[in-house]
Amino acid sequence: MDNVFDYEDIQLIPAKCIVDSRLECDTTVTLGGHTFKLPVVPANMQTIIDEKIAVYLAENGYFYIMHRFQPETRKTFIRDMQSRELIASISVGVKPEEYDFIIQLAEENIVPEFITIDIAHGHSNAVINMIKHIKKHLPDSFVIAGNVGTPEAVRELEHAGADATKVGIGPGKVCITKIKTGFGTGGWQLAALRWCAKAASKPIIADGGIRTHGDIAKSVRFGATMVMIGSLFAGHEESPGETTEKDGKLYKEYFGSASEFQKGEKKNVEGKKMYVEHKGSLQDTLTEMEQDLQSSISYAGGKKLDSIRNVDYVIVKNSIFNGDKVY
Ligand SMILES: NC(=O)C1=CN([C@@H]2O[C@H](COP(=O)(O)OP(=O)(O)OC[C@H]3O[C@@H](n4cnc5c(N)ncnc54)[C@H](OP(=O)(O)O)[C@@H]3O)[C@@H](O)[C@H]2O)C=CC1
Ligand SMILES: Nc1nc2c(ncn2[C@@H]2O[C@H](COP(=O)(O)O)[C@@H](O)[C@H]2O)c(=O)[nH]1
Repeated sequence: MDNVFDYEDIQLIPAKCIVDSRLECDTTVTLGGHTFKLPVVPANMQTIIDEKIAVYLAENGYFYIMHRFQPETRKTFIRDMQSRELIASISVGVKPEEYDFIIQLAEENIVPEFITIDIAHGHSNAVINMIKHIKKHLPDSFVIAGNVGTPEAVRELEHAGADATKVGIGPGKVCITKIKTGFGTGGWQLAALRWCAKAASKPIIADGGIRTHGDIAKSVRFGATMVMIGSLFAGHEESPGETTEKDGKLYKEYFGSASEFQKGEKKNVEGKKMYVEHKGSLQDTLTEMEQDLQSSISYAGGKKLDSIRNVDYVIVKNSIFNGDKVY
């Protein structure tokens, strides 16, 4: 692999503007036959999304993926969402009980619009078999499979029937996979995304490592249809993580899905817990993301998200931040 880079090493090059106002720029994206306001999905983690946030996002035209860490609630969740005429988008793992769960859904004719297979090392027979199992029993569900970090993996999962793949092994803010195992796309997630996108024939979701709103545009430039984000969505009033106060300031917890806090035991731990500053309402962040992305589209010289996909870019030595803090 040559030309390895990450988000902070890239700047997109502006093209002539064709709009009179950024309001003319359209940030919507279509995935699985549904159109969403933003190419962004909050991470399917327990400190990022819960039922209330899922309802809010779905009602307001945003994509969401519910986490899989309260498995017994999933059937009711799907029914509740669909009875409100909202999309149902859930996560599953690959253990034997998850196979039974899919069969139960099929037998009771409960068909979620989206099912995400959420495991750490998605380039595996475990995921390939689960894709085939879902496609056999719930052929109308759109299957997102991951996580992976190579073109071979993308091709194999697509070949098994995945409708989209999720790319990112270890770039996450609360991830310690790269430190504990020596493997992953941490530090070169954007280059890995480009590498995978070149091999993909179906949508890719870039997952992890987004630290600024500009990184969303960069992900789109390098082949993402959708971008999964954890840390930037942690710390809102609505976020499920616990709130704590220190020196008069409010913080919220954000922990990894493979952390000891999530697992309840110290076994195969590949995630940590951190505290992020309390930062107001979720809608404020979504609105700011939309405005920033509208601005990105205008700099790309277009009116639609797709215009970002063709812009030129430069690799900036020693990072674009020039020593500045992100925020
Ligand atoms: N995107 C990322 O970089 C990462 C994300 N995570 C997140 O953490 C959560 C837990 O993930 P995960 O541990 O996969 O889920 P599970 O604990 O549900 O494990 C899924 C299955 O895969 C097996 N498994 C897990 N990792 C490996 C591996 N490296 N090689 C072979 N088999 C493996 C497990 O067995 P056994 O445990 O016995 O090995 C288990 O049978 C998920 O939400 C995942 O997205 C975790 C790490 C990295
Ligand atoms: N290696 C680990 N990765 C994890 C864990 N829990 C979640 N994740 C991944 O991180 C992203 C979010 O990244 P962020 O940079 O936006 O915060 C999430 O979608 C997962 O793919 C974990 O315990 N270990």
